[in-house]
Amino acid sequence: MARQPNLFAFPSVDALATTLRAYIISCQTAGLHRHDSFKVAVSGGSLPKTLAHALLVPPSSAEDTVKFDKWEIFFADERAVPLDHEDSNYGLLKTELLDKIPEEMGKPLVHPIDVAHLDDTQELADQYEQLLVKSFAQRDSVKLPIFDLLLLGCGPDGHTCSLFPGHELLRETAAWVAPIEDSPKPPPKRITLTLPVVTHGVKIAFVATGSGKKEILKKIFEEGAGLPCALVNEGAGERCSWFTDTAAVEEVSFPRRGSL
Ligand SMILES: O=C(O)[C@H](O)[C@@H](O)[C@H](O)[C@H](O)COP(=O)(O)O
Repeated sequence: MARQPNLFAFPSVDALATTLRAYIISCQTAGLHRHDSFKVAVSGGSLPKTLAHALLVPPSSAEDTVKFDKWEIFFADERAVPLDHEDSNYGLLKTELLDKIPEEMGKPLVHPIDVAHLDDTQELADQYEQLLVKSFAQRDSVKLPIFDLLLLGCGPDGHTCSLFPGHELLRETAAWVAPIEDSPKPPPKRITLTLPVVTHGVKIAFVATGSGKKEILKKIFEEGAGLPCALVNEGAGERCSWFTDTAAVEEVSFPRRGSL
């Protein structure tokens, strides 16, 4: 049973945000202990808004402090568009979270894509991989970058990052960051962390809320079916935690937890 992911279900997004905050802060503490910074990868969708909800409230104690000046934020996936484009995950994070961080909470170091390479997604991916190589260089002889935390969403089809069901990218084992030119969800051109990088994170957290997720969550937890989110569950086991609301897990019989 030790290899199973954790499934947390909360009655409201408010309750979810409180526990998600405590979880993120425990990952932050571990990251600071390991290398005096907190290396996080984030995806798009509704996640940045939920993060703002969880993180931008005053701390209840010294231990409860979000130390944004120690954060290094990377993108789990990004669309090949300018940073101020409405499809940009960076743009979304900026509007929903970064621009709202009060000065006294500190400023994270954020790593957007290099927009000089928007016309060449292979180069865009390679450049982002080089950024990871530099950033994770001190990490002994590791063959993969090990994020302290990856914060991910789950699409209604079971995709996560820009790893889509049945796509050949799911079999990528060499690259850390890969291009995709035929994303079934627009826009088609993107880059994404690959499955080995995602599953090697110290911790991986999914945030999935609302009744629109109930069918796919049932499938992920009860059938697996090779869905990208299920592959992350299988690869990461107990290092993976799902933060959901009751509407999203209504049909899931997998054992749930209410607290960390
Ligand atoms: O580029 C994408 O396709 C999104 O970033 C995607 O990975 C997102 O995280 C999920 O679709 C969940 O989206 P919601 O959180 O909005 O349900």
